[in-house]
Amino acid sequence: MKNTNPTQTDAWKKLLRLAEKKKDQTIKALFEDKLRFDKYSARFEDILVDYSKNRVDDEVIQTLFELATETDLKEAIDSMFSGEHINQTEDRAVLHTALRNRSNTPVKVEGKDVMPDVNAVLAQMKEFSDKINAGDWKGYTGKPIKSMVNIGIGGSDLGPVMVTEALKSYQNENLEIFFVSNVDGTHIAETLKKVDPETTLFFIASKTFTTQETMTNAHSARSWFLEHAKDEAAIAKHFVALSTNSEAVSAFGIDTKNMFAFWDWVGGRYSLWSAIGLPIACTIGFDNYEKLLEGAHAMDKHFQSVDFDSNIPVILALIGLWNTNFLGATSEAILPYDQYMHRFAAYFQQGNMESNGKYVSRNGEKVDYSTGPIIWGEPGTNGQHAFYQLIHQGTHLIPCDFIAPAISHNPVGDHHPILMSNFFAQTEALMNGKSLDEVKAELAKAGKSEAEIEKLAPHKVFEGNRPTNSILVKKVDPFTLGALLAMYEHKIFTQGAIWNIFSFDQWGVELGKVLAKNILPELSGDDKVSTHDASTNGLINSYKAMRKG
Ligand SMILES: O=P(O)(O)OC[C@H]1O[C@H](O)[C@H](O)[C@@H](O)[C@@H]1O
Repeated sequence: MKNTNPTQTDAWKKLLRLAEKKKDQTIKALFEDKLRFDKYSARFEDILVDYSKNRVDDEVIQTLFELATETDLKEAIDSMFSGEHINQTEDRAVLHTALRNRSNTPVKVEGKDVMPDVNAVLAQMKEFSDKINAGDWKGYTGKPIKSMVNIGIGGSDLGPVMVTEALKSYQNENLEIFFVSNVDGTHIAETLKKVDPETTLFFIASKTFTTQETMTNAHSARSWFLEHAKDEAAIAKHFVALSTNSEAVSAFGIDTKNMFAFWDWVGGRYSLWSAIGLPIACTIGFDNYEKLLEGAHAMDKHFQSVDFDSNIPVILALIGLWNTNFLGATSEAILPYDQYMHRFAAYFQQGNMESNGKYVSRNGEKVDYSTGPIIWGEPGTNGQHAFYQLIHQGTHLIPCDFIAPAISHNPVGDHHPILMSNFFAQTEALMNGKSLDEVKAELAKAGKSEAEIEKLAPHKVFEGNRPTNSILVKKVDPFTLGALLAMYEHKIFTQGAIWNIFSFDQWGVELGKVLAKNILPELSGDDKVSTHDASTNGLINSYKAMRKG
């Protein structure tokens, strides 16, 4: 991967000039071009991506493509897919794409094709998930598994929880799945109240198998289980490990024949395609899990082979970059109009913010431009009644992705048309806004006096011109979800490549973890703590006093 400061490219400098020159341009006015929707929307399988409601015109878009070319994006994409160690600070390849490489073409890491190992674990996952689904995997008293508990955090939690929720309508009705991530004892305690040790399977999901939260929860689950089963031999029927660390798995007491492996070239936040996806395969069946992989693979091929001007992840990345670096946006909202997708924004909070939340460039210097935005969001229409006020009339520019299915899994009465009317209305309102004249005319029509109109009107004006993408899918099915996830992953990759940062490490989460380990022993005993700053000492000592008193 080249090491280019994007701000030094001709394209970046031109984009700065264009942003200034076009600052009064409105999206509404850009729609005088009757072909705008056709030009600025793209289809991929059952997905339509409409990016026409952005503050971009042909000149801006072309210059953004030039930026991608000048920063050697194509070379970066090829480096990732070909297994180069692009995660340089951890000296690792980045190959989640190999996990879903349904074409099965060789993918080499240090000269060795990884596909045989990938396929072997997939075969192991199929065999296991088929048994769970058929009720053939029996617990220590001979009963089939009914409940599954995934114990993991971060990438070992968010992917499986998001996908099993998004594809809930594909779930085997004889099985329930729970997720325990938080080290707060409440999470495991409340979950264990709902399950029966005789019919529960625990997935201990941790790439490293050293994560404090996961190991603490796993040990509590193990103790709870043994209180009931009273026989260590029963663990083999109720605990499986999803990990890269076989030594730590054995040390925990899980037989490595019940371990599903993956490799250091799978980043935690990109791991739902690996053994970490086993709870997904067990919940929705292996065939559906395979379709998820197929959808992602189809998007991988698109990203790898299609020219930038029709490459959906590249286009979305460049528009996001325009909003961030040239229009001043600092966050992006992801707003799925699909209740099943309620964890989608949370999932890409990690995907995006852990990947591109970096202020150090690939040459080790502090960047002087913005990198990854803050990602947030909730499903529509709930968000509308909570935070859309700020999106419509606040002082921040919040570019939004609206995502919705044309066909609902639950066609109850007229719910879906009502939901969709809101989906369409929001992006229209955010673009067009409502002018002072329109507001005044409306108030006059409602019989308000001149004085009332003058007083009220400014509060009811919507400036509009707020950028959105609309992503309309036929149905949220496994293939489409897989493609959507890969689309966002590659958007993140593209932005990281252009921002010249390392998107596949996460050193920023380390410091807090280390300090917590130092503090833990200080919390026991009555001694006053004085090793920290006054605030931290004061807090710790107050905590101790509160527990005594
Ligand atoms: O899977 P694990 O090794 O337990 O890691 C779980 C999570 O912990 C870390 O703090 C990382 O920031 C995440 O990227 C990772 O997904």
